[in-house]
Amino acid sequence: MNNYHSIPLHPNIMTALSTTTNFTSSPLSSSSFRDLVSGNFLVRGFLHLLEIQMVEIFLAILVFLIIRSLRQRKHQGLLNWPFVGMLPSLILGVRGDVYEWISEVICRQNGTFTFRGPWFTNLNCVITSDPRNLEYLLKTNFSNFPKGEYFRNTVRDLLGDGIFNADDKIWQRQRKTASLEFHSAKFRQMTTESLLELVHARLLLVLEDAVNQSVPVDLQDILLRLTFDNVCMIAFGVDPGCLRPGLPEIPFARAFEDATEATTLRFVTPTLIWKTMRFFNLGTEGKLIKSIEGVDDFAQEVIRTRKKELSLESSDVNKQRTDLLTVFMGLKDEEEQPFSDKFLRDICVNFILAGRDTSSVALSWFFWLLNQNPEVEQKILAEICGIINGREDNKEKGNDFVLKPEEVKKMEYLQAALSEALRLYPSVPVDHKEVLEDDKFPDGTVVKKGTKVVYAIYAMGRMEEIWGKDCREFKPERWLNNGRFTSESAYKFTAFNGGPRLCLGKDFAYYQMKFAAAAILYRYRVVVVENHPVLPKMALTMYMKYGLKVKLLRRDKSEIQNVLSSMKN
Ligand code: HEM
Repeated sequence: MNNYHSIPLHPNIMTALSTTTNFTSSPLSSSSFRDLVSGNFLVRGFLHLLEIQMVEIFLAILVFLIIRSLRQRKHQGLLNWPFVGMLPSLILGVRGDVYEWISEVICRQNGTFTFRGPWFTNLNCVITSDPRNLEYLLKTNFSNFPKGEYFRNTVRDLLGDGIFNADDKIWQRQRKTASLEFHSAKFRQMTTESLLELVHARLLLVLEDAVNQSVPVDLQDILLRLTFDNVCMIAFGVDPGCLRPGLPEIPFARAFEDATEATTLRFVTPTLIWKTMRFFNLGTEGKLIKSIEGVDDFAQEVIRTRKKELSLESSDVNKQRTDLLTVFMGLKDEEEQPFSDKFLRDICVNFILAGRDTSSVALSWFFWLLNQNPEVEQKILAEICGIINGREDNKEKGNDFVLKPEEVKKMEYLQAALSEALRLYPSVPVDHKEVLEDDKFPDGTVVKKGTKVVYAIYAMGRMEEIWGKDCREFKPERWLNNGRFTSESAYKFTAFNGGPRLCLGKDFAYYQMKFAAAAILYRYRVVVVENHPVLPKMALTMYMKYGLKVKLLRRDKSEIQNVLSSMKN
């Protein structure tokens, strides 16, 4: 036997072999003979042996992999199990808040670690929050870190070739045109007017209604409706009407929401599985196909109507309209041909995705933080009162006051408070790039071609190395220098991304958030309903999982008078 085995044998193997030996040394019974003739007995014995050896080999491999995982833990901070990778650490560690978990691990690992997902999934990636690495991948070696094929293939059904999903020339062309548009005076005027209309003729009416009825409202839902209507006006030049009284469900908004959710799910589903589901029109993939149809129907109808309007010779619409759709309709592609309807649809859908939720979730976290920091709320109120008080015309000082663009710009404390909210709760908590060619980060991490790199924006706001010991406190003052707002490097404060792909809507987003926040705060105290759970949702945008249930209390004149007189003292 030892000829065959150089290691001591398992007792089960000994039994199996001795059974075989006994059989050969004893006279053959008729049934054993039949077994032997048919080969069953020998085959069974052989298979049994093989089975036992397989178990041994499997156990040996398992032990080897566990030892290897324990060794890797030293370098990567987490246990890397066979088959399931680091998923158990993620599941055990997360306890409801994946962003906090990433922050903890990344702080232990000095800013960068490699996450290994289960085998055959797409979850392997390098996660970093080191500002030096961010500057390198977002700016210094920008061309080596595109969005990449994996991202593009995952979101293509919804986003097509729009700015969010494009690299290289297709991205450059859209970026250049949209950037010119975003910085034009005509565009600024259009966005200011549409926001004014939405806040004063819609938002405040909905809130006033809730005050009169004395019912709590989900402020996050209301703000999401506000920014959805606003960005549709910017992209399509059409108001879908989500923020109308009664808060109706709008099919286009519903379809957009469903399509985004189902697309996000693809990032945690093995590619082969979601592609098979798509092929058979199953589950979330079936829902995705349907919701994309809803988005496309809406887009096609708007494009068709706009083309008709623009073709009417008497129409002056071309000169009046400054929405992105009309601007891109007036341009030509590289072959001097007008852009296809599909490409026009992609451009608009991408802008809606970019500007739809980011400002509203930031405002939701901002109002929640104010609830816990009433002294900050008082300072913002003082800033608003200071502006109104400084007006020359007494008529403009009433409760129905409307902030002017130059006044919004002057509100530096409010800008600091919003930046502080975005530092702690960035609307895009993690973002990602792909490595084009083998490279090395400034912190020494080697990244191979095809690696996915995730930059943990949420974790960055909680790093002592970047923001100091008080990094978890809400302190707008850290953004002020002699009372003036001072911006931070985009590679430390990455809420708006950085480098050539810096958020195109950043200035507008600040304007929008300041305008809406000031209009609400001047009129109402926003009180979060007691025991309402506030947790981030696991999604590409940092929604509050259960919304933000608040009670609105009308501020009375005496409160404003108190603020004003305390300012005089
Ligand atoms: C608080 C509000 C906002 C935040 C925190 C924010 C954040 C970001 C971030 C992190 C990116 C990079 C995404 C990526 O490349 O993966 C981005 C890109 C972009 N954002 Fe914003 N955004 C905000 C509001 C807006 C608004 C209101 C608009 C438009 C109306 C907008 C338009 C865009 C566009 C077009 C891009 C793509 C830029 C490019 O790839 O070249 N954003 N934004």
